[in-house]
Amino acid sequence: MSHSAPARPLSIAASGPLVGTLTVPGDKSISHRSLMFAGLAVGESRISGLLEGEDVLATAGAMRAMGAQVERTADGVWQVHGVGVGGLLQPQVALDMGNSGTSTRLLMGLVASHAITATFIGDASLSKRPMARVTEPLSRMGASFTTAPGERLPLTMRGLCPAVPIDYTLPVASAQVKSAVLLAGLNTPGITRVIEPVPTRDHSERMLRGFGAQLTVEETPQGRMIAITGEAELRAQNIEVPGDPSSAGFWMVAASVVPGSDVTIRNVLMNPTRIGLVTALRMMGASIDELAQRDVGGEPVADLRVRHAALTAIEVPPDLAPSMIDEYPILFVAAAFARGTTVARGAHELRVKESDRIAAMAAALGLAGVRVSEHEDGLSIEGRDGDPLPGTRDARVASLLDHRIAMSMAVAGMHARAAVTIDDAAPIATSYPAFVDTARALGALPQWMNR
Ligand SMILES: O=C(O)C1=C[C@@H](OP(=O)(O)O)[C@@H](O)[C@H](O)C1
Ligand SMILES: C=C(OP(=O)(O)O)C(=O)O
Repeated sequence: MSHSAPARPLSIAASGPLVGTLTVPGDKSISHRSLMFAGLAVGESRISGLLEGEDVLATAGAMRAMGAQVERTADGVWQVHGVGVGGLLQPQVALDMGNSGTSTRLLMGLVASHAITATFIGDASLSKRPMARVTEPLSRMGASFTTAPGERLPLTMRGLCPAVPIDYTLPVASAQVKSAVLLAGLNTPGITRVIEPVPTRDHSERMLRGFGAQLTVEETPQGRMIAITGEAELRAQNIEVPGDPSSAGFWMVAASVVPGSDVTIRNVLMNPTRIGLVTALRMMGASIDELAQRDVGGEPVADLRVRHAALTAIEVPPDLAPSMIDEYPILFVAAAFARGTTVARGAHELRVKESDRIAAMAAALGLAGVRVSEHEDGLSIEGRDGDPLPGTRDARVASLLDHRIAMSMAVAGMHARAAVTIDDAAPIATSYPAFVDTARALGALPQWMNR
């Protein structure tokens, strides 16, 4: 599952308007959590619409290695027979997390309050990402760690049972850190509390409640306080995973920037902690209509109709960062076609994703002919007022094992004079295996190239 696989260059050039109706794969955050919570519940859960990307498959493999029965019964339909909270078994092999930060950090939370030892390994990208943000609170709860230098993978941890409940204020706006502590709290006697000064995606809270955990959320002067009562019992659930707004973001921007486009994206999760990109694009003048608003499994969902529109540069409000953190690369592409200079600051976290997304996008857009200046916490991008990008000509964008860089630059190619070529688009399979097929169905012409 790791990207030691051969590189797959992809080239894409303008091909006219994008038109059609599409569905995006299941939300990645909810897919990971569905497998983890179902794997800890008593009884058999059924999950439909699961994202079958490499990241989520890494979570499935790890839950299996720790005793849960996890089976795929049809396309996107999975059955999970859980071990019960406290029932995780000692894995007999190292847990291969591939490229997935969410799998790694959330599963570390689960292991922390079980009396088992687990080794986490990952690909070259994941092995560079910081884990101190989770080893620090989980150590306070009693877990112990041996890590590669700089608190990185490979990492071996020993959980403690019973673990010690803590009150923890997040030092960084991270749903992964919040979730790791709450998941450790599931099997910890007493009440574990997390305070988040800045709200981050709340799927763990919503779903844990749905599975029957005693979990409260309260607004305090310090921020949102989430309290979970430990030695919880989770009950099996039927889960319908809504479409991933992060994956939908590529089509929102593609349809906005390619002249003549008119695209409807069905069944998109519209959780307020996830739709910062929709807010930012609307500020830029995008035409995004929300149709058929409804509720799916306790989450708001809508179909989005997006039509081409002239975009105007904005100063991106830094407080949108947590609700569009994974969408900055594609927002930067939208900015490249806007009128005026877009400035995005306050997004330091982009430096520690699958790649350094600030540096990666500065380099990629620069190579494709866009004038960009890099800040420590963001980018300024001179928009081309609707003109196509020059393209990368004989050069190739470095995707740096980062699916979002590869997909964002593929979208940039859909309105470029010469092709945009990406050195390796294989990482797209971590979160959106059908991306290239969907691009073709909408009328784009992505081409796999020989190395
Ligand atoms: O909790 C989650 O499912 C995620 C949280 C975010 O990470 P951080 O918590 O590191 O911001 C996001 O970037 C990631 O894709 C998924
Ligand atoms: C940051 C991401 O994922 P993860 O942290 O799970 O690797 C992402 O999907 O953009």
